[in-house]
Amino acid sequence: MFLVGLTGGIASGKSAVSSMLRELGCPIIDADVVARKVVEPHTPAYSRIVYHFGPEILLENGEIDRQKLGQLIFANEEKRKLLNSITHPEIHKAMLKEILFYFLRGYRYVVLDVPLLFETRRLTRFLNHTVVVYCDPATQLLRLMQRDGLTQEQAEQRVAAQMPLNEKRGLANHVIENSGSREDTHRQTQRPDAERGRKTISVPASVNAPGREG
Ligand SMILES: CC(C)(COP(=O)(O)OP(=O)(O)OC[C@H]1O[C@@H](n2cnc3c(N)ncnc32)[C@H](O)[C@@H]1O)[C@@H](O)C(=O)NCCC(=O)NCCS
Ligand SMILES: Nc1ncnc2c1ncn2[C@@H]1O[C@H](COP(=O)(O)OP(=O)(O)OP(=O)(O)O)[C@@H](O)[C@H]1O
Repeated sequence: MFLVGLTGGIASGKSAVSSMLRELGCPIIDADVVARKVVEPHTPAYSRIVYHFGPEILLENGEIDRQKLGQLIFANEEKRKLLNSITHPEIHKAMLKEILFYFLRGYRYVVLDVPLLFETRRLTRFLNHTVVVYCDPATQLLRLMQRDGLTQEQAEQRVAAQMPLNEKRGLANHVIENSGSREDTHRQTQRPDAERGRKTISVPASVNAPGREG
């Protein structure tokens, strides 16, 4: 089975690109979605978060207050490491299960959308290919502030909590440039861009029909 790791920086456009790939019929496993599931009430990670961060981290309905937890961990490296140590093993286990699910259904490739792929390196050994969604730092900051309603300082804090995007760019097999329009990015998901010397991804959706040999 061919496993592609899709990564990038916060708000660099991973979800935008993964939606485009999904439209091509490509199965996507989204680490942010998995990360939400593994901290639902009554899970082991949920209990450990409440134990370490206290009941004040909960909403009235008992779920984790993600906004509050985000404010805490992006402002404090120790707390971020603690949360990562609780959540990451659970996230990776759940993602491996999802890969198995697709494998058993006959899919020949899956894209894993993982923001912290190169930071944790836990999943990289399973991957055949890595793709970074890049955008320039000023655009990244602006998109992040606009999307999440953050001040510049808060947005900078979140960007600083990750490996610099330039560094990730150097580690990937392919780069999708997302500083420009959505149309430009969309074009890069449709065909190899070799003639312009760029490293991009092209996913042949037709070869990934369920039921085919894995
Ligand atoms: C801090 C939390 C509660 C904030 O939740 P919220 O719903 O506001 O944001 P969401 O989960 O959609 O994450 C948005 C983006 O923040 C960045 N991010 C999230 N967690 C981290 C982290 N621990 N370190 C650096 N960047 C992070 C990623 O780029 C992610 O795409 C949540 O992100 C979380 O539980 N993080 C720890 C688990 C984790 O590392 N998730 C990332 C996928 S592996
Ligand atoms: N090419 C583009 N042009 C304009 N806006 C864009 C473009 N690509 C993404 N955006 C916007 O930028 C914001 C960040 O994009 P997106 O949510 O896809 O990033 P992400 O990498 O998945 O973020 P996160 O790491 O936080 O999950 C969103 O509001 C999205 O609509």
